[in-house]
Amino acid sequence: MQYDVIVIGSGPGGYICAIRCAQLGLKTAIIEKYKTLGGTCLNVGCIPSKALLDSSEHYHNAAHSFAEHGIKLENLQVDLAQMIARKSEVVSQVCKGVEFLMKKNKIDVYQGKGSFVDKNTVKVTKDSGEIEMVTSKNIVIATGSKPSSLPGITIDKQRIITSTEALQMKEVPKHLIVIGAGVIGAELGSVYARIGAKVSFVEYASAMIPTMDSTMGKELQRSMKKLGADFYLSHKVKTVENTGDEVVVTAENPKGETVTFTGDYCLMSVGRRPFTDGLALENAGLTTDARGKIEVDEHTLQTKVSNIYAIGDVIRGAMLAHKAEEEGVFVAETIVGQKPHINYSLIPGVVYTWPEVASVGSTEEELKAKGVPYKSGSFPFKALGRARASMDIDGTVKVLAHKETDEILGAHIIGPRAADMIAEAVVAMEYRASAEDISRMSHAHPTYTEAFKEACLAATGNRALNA
Ligand SMILES: Cc1cc2nc3c(=O)[nH]c(=O)nc-3n(C[C@H](O)[C@H](O)[C@H](O)COP(=O)(O)OP(=O)(O)OC[C@H]3O[C@@H](n4cnc5c(N)ncnc54)[C@H](O)[C@@H]3O)c2cc1C
Ligand SMILES: NC(=O)c1ccc[n+]([C@@H]2O[C@H](COP(=O)([O-])OP(=O)(O)OC[C@H]3O[C@@H](n4cnc5c(N)ncnc54)[C@H](O)[C@@H]3O)[C@@H](O)[C@H]2O)c1
Repeated sequence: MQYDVIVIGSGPGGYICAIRCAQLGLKTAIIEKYKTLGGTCLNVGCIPSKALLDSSEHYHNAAHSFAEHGIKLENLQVDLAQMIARKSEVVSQVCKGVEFLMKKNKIDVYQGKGSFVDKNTVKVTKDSGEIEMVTSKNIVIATGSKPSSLPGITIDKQRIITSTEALQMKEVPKHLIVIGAGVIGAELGSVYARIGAKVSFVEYASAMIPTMDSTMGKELQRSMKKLGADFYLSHKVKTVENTGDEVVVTAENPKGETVTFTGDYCLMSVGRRPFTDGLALENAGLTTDARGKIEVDEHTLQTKVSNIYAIGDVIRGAMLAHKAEEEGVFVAETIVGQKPHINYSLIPGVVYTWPEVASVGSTEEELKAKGVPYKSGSFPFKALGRARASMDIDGTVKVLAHKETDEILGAHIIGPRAADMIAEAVVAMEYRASAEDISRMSHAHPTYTEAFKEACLAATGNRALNA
């Protein structure tokens, strides 16, 4: 079969790219090695983790705040098997949704592992061993990423696990040792801390979520401590061993001493690596860089072989579903000769803990390092009527604006519904709004978004109206 576009990989980058290609009139096929479509995000990433985050948060609230709301419960219990079953049902629904979208857009789906034969031909090897050849004018590599580990540490998927296994546990860990207090560690660590596990974070950096604005990490650590989590920051993990019923972790503490942690499970969440295994890139004249990423042209996302594009986790940049989606649309529109644009500096980052953390633009540390003159305005959720009503008073909004022009340069929110609130900052910054612009716009009362308005007001140097 001859196509205009073949997409390899059906994650949010790949399936969105295929849909946009089909919408633009291109004859399109998608190849996926797994039986279900949707990639990491739908199967073992964004969606299942959010399903468990929501279930565990409901339990936590039932146990800790319902009584104050005047709701009495007796015999409250965690039914982990049901939590996992509900998560699997959600995953199944969203994956079927992608299957439906492929049919609706008349995209041919090939189930099997794709590997290059040459720059226009891909061999699809099905699970049965059957082989099919497909050819295309353009090929988009959207093969995503896999969890990484540390040198000498083998993930056995029994006691030394990744996010994938943590999404299908058969028991609540007694003591979960989380290596890496980044996004996955924070999210899945909170799931199990909320439903009764002792959680210890062993993190190399001096703060959790270290790539975000430092205020966010400090506040998140404070709220995670309320869940009973322990933090071992500035600790370099050396070994992890499964001893049968236990897992033993050794790390070097800031004094250079070796410390040992014993738990029943160890979650390795030290980042993800681009996945290109089995693609036979060399047959198409392609290689990866030293970090395993496929190199692309910054302006077109073309690889060095001009009819082959790459998007999502397999290339440089944030490993985020919405970034992959933007790139999928970008490539489809580029192929038909349009001139699309992605504003990489305004891709928001969210951690779905509770309180949630959401960020867009520059951090305070980045502005300092670049010598950009800035001013900062903050507003705590505890001063907000809406937050008092819901008992969600932890967290703050921090707005960074240019000292002279007042343009908003960064927005960092930790608090209730921060994930949704950040969209206002993205729109404001895309239109290059000033902090004063936002502070003069009406925000419905009582809403959490008033905190963003108040933080903007504080950034302008005016006094907050509600604190
Ligand atoms: C636990 C977890 C939670 C996450 N939560 C979020 C979140 O809340 N928000 C967010 O933005 N991001 C989140 N992410 C990150 C997000 O999942 C990824 O950024 C996103 O899935 C990347 O999309 P992609 O299309 O590049 O690749 P992927 O989603 O990884 O999809 C790649 C697909 O390609 C297939 N494939 C690979 N090689 C071949 C081959 N040779 N032939 C055929 N098929 C192949 C794979 O099987 C896979 O289905 C999370 C990740 C994890 C692990
Ligand atoms: N909500 C979301 O958007 C979301 C959720 C989950 C995953 N993801 C994506 O998945 C990717 C992987 O997530 P992740 O949490 O594994 O990576 P991450 O990069 O967020 O965090 C990894 C953490 O491990 C630490 N670390 C590295 N080496 C270490 C060592 N030797 N000892 C101790 N700690 C060490 C790092 O300092 C860092 O804090 C991320 O890029 C993220 O964007 C996104």
